[in-house]
Amino acid sequence: MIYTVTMNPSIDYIVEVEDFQTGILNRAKRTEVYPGGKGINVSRVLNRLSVPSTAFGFIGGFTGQYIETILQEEGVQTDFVVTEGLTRINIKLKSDEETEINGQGMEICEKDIDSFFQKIGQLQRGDVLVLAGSAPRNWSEDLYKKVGELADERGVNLVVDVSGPPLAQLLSYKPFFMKPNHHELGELFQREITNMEEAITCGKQVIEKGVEHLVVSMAEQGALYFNKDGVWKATVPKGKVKNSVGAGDSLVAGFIGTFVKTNDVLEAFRFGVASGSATAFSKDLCSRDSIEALLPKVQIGKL
Ligand SMILES: Nc1ncnc2c1ncn2[C@@H]1O[C@H](COP(=O)(O)OP(=O)(O)OP(=O)(O)O)[C@@H](O)[C@H]1O
Ligand SMILES: O=P(O)(O)OC[C@@]1(O)O[C@H](CO)[C@@H](O)[C@@H]1O
Repeated sequence: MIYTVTMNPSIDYIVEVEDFQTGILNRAKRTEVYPGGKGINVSRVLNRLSVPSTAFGFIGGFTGQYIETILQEEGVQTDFVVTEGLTRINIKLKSDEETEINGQGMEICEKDIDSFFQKIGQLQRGDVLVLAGSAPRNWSEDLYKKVGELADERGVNLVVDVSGPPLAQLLSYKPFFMKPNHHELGELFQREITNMEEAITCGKQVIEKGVEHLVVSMAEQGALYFNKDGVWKATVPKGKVKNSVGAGDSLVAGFIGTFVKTNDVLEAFRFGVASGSATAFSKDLCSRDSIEALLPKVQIGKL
């Protein structure tokens, strides 16, 4: 079974404004609301691929309730810890450029943290645990360590899509799959990555540290897949970008969803990249049809 963890979910409030300007009243041309947060996006895309998953994490208030209602209506199984705070609202402003303002999120009390770990403690050998996105304000580094330790002890396949110090910390638990973008990969090595060659050098070092499968995404420039047998590059389809929010999460869902069905890593890589691009070219997250339409446009070659 696949479990996703969104420790800091959000409602994504999409606001489209023509010619946005600061310091004046702007009127929106279009507004939309979606359940958000990286793990939740992974669960929503998996569901579109007919791969079941359970969404874990913390929700609170009317915004949290909205997320749970929509996920359940879509058929995503949920097992959130309900807290006393209010789930954040993240603003995704679309004008000539995309601008995002993400809230800080709630603080989580000890009792709710314990309830969360009780759920993680019940996972079984071979389950997949996708840990994605930022953490609650008062989440200490020790708690990431605890997730890593529990996954390790229980033989759970850990999938990591986090950034900053937690990425380095979780690396020591030898995740089954990691998907940094090239900026996040650079952060891990305290350097800037500007091209494929630099990404390849750093990606190989991540595999040497014991990660089983690594995808480094570089938006429209392409993506790299690494395992102990080598490095592969995927071309990314060309198209008009409507929404890059959730493109990385869609890649994770497409990869994991295909891998659990087929056990074929290169097919999983191809499907993952097509899923990321299908989301980039859609208003919301990708659909199965939009992914399948792009599959022939993703070429994979061994480097
Ligand atoms: N401009 C684009 N054109 C085509 N595909 C894209 C574009 N941007 C993103 N993608 C697709 O989405 C995947 C993930 O994108 P990206 O490298 O931006 O990840 P990310 O930074 O984790 O994304 P996110 O915006 O969700 O945080 C890419 O591998 C690609 O398949
Ligand atoms: O603040 P975080 O947790 O880093 O990211 C949250 C977020 O930007 O990530 C998703 C897209 O990947 C959105 O649905 C959501 O608003």
